Amino acid sequence: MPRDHDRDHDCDRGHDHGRAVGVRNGYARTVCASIVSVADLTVELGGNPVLRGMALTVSPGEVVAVVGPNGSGKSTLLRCLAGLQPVTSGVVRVFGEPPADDSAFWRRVALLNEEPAWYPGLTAREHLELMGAVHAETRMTVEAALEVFALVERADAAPLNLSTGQRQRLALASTLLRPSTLLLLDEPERGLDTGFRGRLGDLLGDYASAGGTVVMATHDDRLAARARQISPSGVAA
Ligand SMILES: Nc1ncnc2c1ncn2[C@@H]1O[C@H](COP(=O)(O)OP(=O)(O)OP(=O)(O)O)[C@@H](O)[C@H]1O
Repeated sequence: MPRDHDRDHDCDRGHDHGRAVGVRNGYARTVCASIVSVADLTVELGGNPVLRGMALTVSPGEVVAVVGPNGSGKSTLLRCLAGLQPVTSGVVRVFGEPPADDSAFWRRVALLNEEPAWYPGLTAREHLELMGAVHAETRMTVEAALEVFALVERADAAPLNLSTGQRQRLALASTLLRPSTLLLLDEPERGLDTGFRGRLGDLLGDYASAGGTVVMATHDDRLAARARQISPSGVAA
């Protein structure tokens, strides 16, 4: 789980998005006023404007659902926040900095968009173990992740031998097992049954209650209803 200690250091002092909130152990604590800050964002793809002058601010501990019809720009926005989509104009800040596809950024940000590339020959459990092995601390143990994501009985199966929903649960387990303070999720409900979609809503609520921040694109009305809803134009939906 994200700890206060981590949050205290998620923003460097000296950036104007941070504010000192007190003194502890002789050091002024600074917390982010916003985790995500987008202003006047325009993205053109293939010569067509997909996002037009969008504004968005996301505070620590918020769950934000980007909602809208197919093709409205939800995935494009998430890709901008992940630093994977060059912007045409405007400003995108994540933790007070332009998102950069580098290790410092990905230590704090966990992204789930397309289906991950599964390693041939590794089981579901081994995929989670691999994720655990590359991070000094994880948010949960592999066994806990298998329990939470209802994969215990299929733990020794290769991902490609899982059902679509089971593979999505494995992808989510991987994303939520690793440490992060910002989750960027593109249609996390994809392939999940109704019961597990409700469970996912609980898990994202727990993540935010522990100080994490979630921005997701979703077509699931119930998942969206538990979040602050915005459209890719940036207005409340
Ligand atoms: N590489 C590209 N080149 C040109 N246009 C693109 C490209 N990628 C996406 N688009 C277009 O940009 C628009 C926004 O796409 P985007 O994937 O962000 O929509 P979305 O809201 O996530 O849709 P969905 O609900 O179907 O996932 C669409 O009209 C899409 O056709």
